[in-house]
Amino acid sequence: MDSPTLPHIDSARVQLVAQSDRKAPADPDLYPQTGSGPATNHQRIQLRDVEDISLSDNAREKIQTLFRISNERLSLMPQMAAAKKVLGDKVHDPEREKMVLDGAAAKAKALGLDEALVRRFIQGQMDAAKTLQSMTPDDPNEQMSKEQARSQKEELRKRITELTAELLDALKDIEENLYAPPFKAAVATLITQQGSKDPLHYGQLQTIFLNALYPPQ
Ligand SMILES: C=C(O[C@@H]1C=C(C(=O)O)C=C[C@H]1O)C(=O)O
Repeated sequence: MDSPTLPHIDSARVQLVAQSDRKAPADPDLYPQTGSGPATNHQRIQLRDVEDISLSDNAREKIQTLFRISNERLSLMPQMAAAKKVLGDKVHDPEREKMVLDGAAAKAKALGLDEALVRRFIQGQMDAAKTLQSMTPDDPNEQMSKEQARSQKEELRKRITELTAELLDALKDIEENLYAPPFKAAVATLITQQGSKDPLHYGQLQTIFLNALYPPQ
C-alpha cells in the first residue's frame, strides 16, 4: 500500500470499552460464547469438531483473508475519528453510508454475489467502524489543521473504498462454501480464535461477522 499520509493505528490512543448492545446470539452452535472465562464444554467440543473436519488450508486462508481485510479497514477508524473531530463532523454519515452500500451492491451484481448478504455484511462493517470511532478518545495533543484533517479524511475514504471492494472479492471467494456446515463451524471457530485481536473487544466484532454471514432466523 502506498499511502504515506495514513498514520498507523496507535493502540494506546484507542482505549476501547467493553460494551456490546447487540442482542444475545440465537444459535449457540454458530454464536460461541466469548470473553475471558474458561471455554465451555460446548466450545471445546466445537473446536475439536473443527479439527476433525480438518478444514483445508485453502479454506482457512480464505476466511483469514476476510478477517485481515476487515481488520485493516477497522484500523483506519481512529484516524478517521481524529480528522472528524478537527472538522467538527459527526461519526455517522448516512450519505456516505448510502454511497458505500450502493457501490457494494453494484459490485456484488458484477461478481454475481448475493446482494442481501453483501448489504448485511458491509452494513455490519460500517456499524463496527462507527463503534470504533466513537470509542476513540480525544487527543489533547492533536495538532492537525482543518486542511490536514480534510485531506486525511479524503485519503482514508479512498483506502476504505478499496478495502470495501477487497472485502467483496474475499466474500466471493468463500461464497460457494459459506453454507456448508463444516465451513460454518470453521468460520465460527476461527472468529472465536480471532477474539483476542478484536479491536471492539468482548466478541462484538465476532457477533457482527456471524450475524452478517449467518443471520439468525
Ligand atoms: C468511515 C466513516 O464513518 C462511518 C462509517 C462508514 C464506513 O465504515 O464506510 C461510512 C460512513 C460513516 O457513517 C466515514 O465517514 O467515512
